[in-house]
Order: sequence, then C-alpha cells, then structure tokens
Amino acid sequence: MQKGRTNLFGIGTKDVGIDLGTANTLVFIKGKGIVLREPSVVAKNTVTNEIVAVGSAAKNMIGRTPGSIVATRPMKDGVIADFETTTAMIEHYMKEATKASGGSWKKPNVMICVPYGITSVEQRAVIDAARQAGAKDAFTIEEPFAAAIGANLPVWEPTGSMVVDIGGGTTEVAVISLGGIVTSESIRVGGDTMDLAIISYIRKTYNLTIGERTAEAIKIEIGSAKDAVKAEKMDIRGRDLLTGLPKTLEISSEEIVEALRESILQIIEGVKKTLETTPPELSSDVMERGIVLTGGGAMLRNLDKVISDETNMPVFIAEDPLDCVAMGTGKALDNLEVIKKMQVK
Ligand SMILES: Nc1ncnc2c1ncn2[C@@H]1O[C@H](COP(=O)(O)OP(=O)(O)OP(=O)(O)O)[C@@H](O)[C@H]1O
Repeated sequence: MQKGRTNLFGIGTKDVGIDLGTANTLVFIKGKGIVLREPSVVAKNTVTNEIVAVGSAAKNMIGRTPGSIVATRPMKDGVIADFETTTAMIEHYMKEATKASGGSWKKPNVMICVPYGITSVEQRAVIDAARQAGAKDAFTIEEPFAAAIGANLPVWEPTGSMVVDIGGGTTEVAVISLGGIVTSESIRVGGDTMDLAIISYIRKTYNLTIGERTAEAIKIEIGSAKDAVKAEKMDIRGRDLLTGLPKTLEISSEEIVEALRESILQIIEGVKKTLETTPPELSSDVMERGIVLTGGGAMLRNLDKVISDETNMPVFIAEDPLDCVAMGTGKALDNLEVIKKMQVK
C-alpha cells in the first residue's frame, strides 16, 4: 500500500484515474471512487474554434446544433481522432474532478486509460495534456489491462486471465499474466457498430431513418445476441424515407438479434483468434477461471451465453462492467512503480 498524504482533497492520497473511453469518460479519485461519468462528447464552434460544451451538455447537442456548432466524439473508434479536442476534454475532466472533491487543485498523479494500440506519440501527447491540465505527473495504462484490474482478475500473478472489454468504439480481447498482456486482439466493433447496424437494418427493412440515440436505446432495451425465450417489443419513432414524415412502428427483439448478428460474429472471431494464440498453460488457466466480459457491451443480453457456446469456455460478466476500466485505472495507482516501468520512453 502506498502511504497516504494529506492535501486539499482531504486525508490520504487523492490521485486521479481517468478512463478516456470512446463513449464515456469516467473519473476516479483515490479514496472516493468514481466521482464523474459523462459522455465523451465535445461541442465546438467551428467559426471561433471555441469549445462550447463538454460531456452531457455536449451530447444533448448531437444532431441538434446550428451550422456553426459541431458536437463530436474526439475518441471515436478507439483512437484519438482529434488531439486538440481530446486535450480540452482532459482539462475539463480534471477541473470537474477538483470540483467533485470540493477542493482546489493540489497537483495529483494522474493515470489515464487509453485505447489499446494507440501510438507512443499519441500516448505522450495524452501525458502532456494531463500535465498541462495540472497533473503532478501523468501515466497511461492500456484499456484491457485496466479492465482486468477493475474486474479483480489476478493480473500480477503467474496465471492466465482473459478479459473481453466491449466498449463503444472497440472490443479488446487480452490474456494477461504476471502484469503483462501476453496476447491480444483489438476489434473495431463495439456498441457504436451495433447502433449503426440497427440503423441500417431499420432503414432497409422499413424505409425508416432513426438517429444514433434511438438505435442505442433500442439496443439497450430489447437488444440481444441470440433469440430470447420470449420476444420483446418496442415502439420506435423515426422519419419515413418515402413520405419524409415522422412515423412510429413496432419492432421486436428477434429483429435486433438479426441486425446485430454480424457484429456479434466479429467479437466471437476476435475471442477465438486470441485463444488460438494463447500459450497452452495460460489457456488452461482461462478454461478454469473463465473469460470475463467488461465494458458496456458486456450487458448486451445473452452475449455471455453466445461466447460461451462458441468457445466452450465459462464466461462471466464483471460486476459493474461499465465501471471496470475506470476502477482498474484508479487501482493501478496503487502499483505506480510497476506501471512506471511500462510507460512509453
Ligand atoms: N445494457 C446495455 N446493453 C448493451 N449495450 C450497452 C448497455 N449499456 C451500455 N451499452 C453500450 O456500451 C457502450 C459504452 O461502453 P463503455 O462505456 O464501456 O465504452 P467506452 O469505454 O467509452 O469505449 P471504448 O472501450 O471503446 O473506449 C455504448 O455503446 C453503450 O451503448
């Protein structure tokens, strides 16, 4: 255990962990837990280049902005698409974290979880952004590793742990042992791809256009990775492509299973590919302990069952799958000395 120190946040070490996800950003403060969760959205005025809003306020602007304001997701697809905006986002969340702890900023160590496989240049840029925003020192941790720590897997032990983190932009599959990622796959399929697949299905089948937020709501409410015993129904609203007018129709969960089939297949392929390249000793550990699903996508109904059927492995959903990466990022601060050795040079 690291020895606590007193600062303006109160008693004890109050270092900060930030899960910079493609869909959501979560901020963890040591000793307090997760203090903030907001969508990773930034609204920018394209004329003045000014940031108008960050987080929930910006998400509400998606699809509703006048021409001069654009609401974007700077981390879309699991990569840093726009560095300047990402920096602004880090600054915003660090300020919000200060407010959330009811104190003024006493420089903390900041651990930032970044998408797996981002370049060392991008990692350094994130570190610089955090330092600029007031961090005493900043470190990065890769997403599947943070997810595994957050899911309480024994990542530091000489045993194989397998995690499948299904986020907004990507799905990351990794086998971890002795504090390192032994084998991994990053698939450009996540919750966003599922939403787009639903939009495309509804358009093709019913000539109805729906927005991304509606598609996400459908996925969360009646989405499933395989047919449920009892089909569920939902009324959805969109714009009829033929008449141009708003229209409501009823869809069933079976249709969403069909719409999501391709995305699910790709996730399964990624899991199988990782298992194929896992050394036998570690595979047998995974067989014994099971595969752990984290990330928001882990909550898609029956996804655990489908992955288990296809791999013949036990599959478990982590407790609080949406929080695993942020919790793991925060907990990694307890092992700062080890994490320091993993940093890009
Ligand atoms: N109950 C649910 N069923 C299915 N999907 C869900 C559910 N709840 C949330 N999601 C999806 O989870 C995704 C967000 O997950 P998460 O917050 O773990 O992603 P992220 O960490 O921001 O993304 P990434 O890991 O790609 O950086 C969104 O696509 C959201 O629609």
